[in-house]
Amino acid sequence: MTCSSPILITGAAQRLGKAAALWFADQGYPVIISYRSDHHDLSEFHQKGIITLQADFSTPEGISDFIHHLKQQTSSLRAVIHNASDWLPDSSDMEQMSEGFTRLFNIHMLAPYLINQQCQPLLLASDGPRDIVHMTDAVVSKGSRKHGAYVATKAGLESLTQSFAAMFAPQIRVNAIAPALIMFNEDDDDAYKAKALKKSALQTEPGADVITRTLDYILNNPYLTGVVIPVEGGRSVV
Ligand SMILES: NC(=O)C1=CN([C@@H]2O[C@H](COP(=O)(O)OP(=O)(O)OC[C@H]3O[C@@H](n4cnc5c(N)ncnc54)[C@H](OP(=O)(O)O)[C@@H]3O)[C@@H](O)[C@H]2O)C=CC1
Ligand SMILES: Nc1nc2c(c(=O)[nH]1)N=C([C@H](O)[C@@H](O)CO)CN2
Repeated sequence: MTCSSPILITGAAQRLGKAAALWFADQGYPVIISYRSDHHDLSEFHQKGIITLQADFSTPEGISDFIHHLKQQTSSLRAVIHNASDWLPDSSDMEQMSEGFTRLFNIHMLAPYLINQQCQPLLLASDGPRDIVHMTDAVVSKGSRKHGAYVATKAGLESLTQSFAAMFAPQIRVNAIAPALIMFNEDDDDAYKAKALKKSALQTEPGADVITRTLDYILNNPYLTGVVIPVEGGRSVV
């Protein structure tokens, strides 16, 4: 598959976003990623011709700055995948509570909201199918005792999926993927892993490929818009 307009994946310097960025580049798509932290070794991206843009979406200014730099890099886009996310636990400290919620609102809701609106002309400038995909979370319908602000802002992103699908149809399709337990984090201990695995029917940690496959399915299905695709190992039937 080759396409002249790039796929943008935010927060893709590691884990699920990185796997998707490298796979799409191997399929012949031009790819642009955003990253926040400077510790990443970006050489693998650069070897594949992937453009890497630094961005911190925790403030409106950071979001606007990214959009400005993105528009300097490309005049069209095949797809925008909103993957950037901070899995920030709730705080018991009042000040941190407020700062944390605002931060998660900016990353998970304001950034996709502003980037979608500002990138609509770039998507329309691309021939052929155009897609926006929001990475939400399968836990949205249940809530969370420890990540209430994270899940609430992911719920907002899920709602924006339907709104943008209605706003942008029929030229641009807008869908979401709602994952759960795709890839553990390095600091997850065995007790946490065992407890987490019991929450799904399939009781496995599948890895990033199940998300990459779902992205490929969405980008190649002309009849999907406004839908949220759970990728959660049967969590809802446990
Ligand atoms: N992993 C899983 O099992 C699950 C994942 N998901 C969702 O799937 C997506 C990918 O998950 P995963 O790969 O684990 O995500 P990560 O936790 O690895 O986060 C992805 C990237 O988001 C970036 N990011 C964090 N804060 C900011 C910020 N303020 N501004 C810009 N970028 C930021 C980070 O950049 P940097 O590293 O450069 O700081 C990070 O690399 C996420 O949206 C996540 O919520 C949902 C449920 C389960
Ligand atoms: N930004 C992130 N969001 C989420 C992560 C993550 O690592 N980064 N991980 C999860 C977990 O899989 C959780 O669903 C079970 O451990 C959720 N969201």
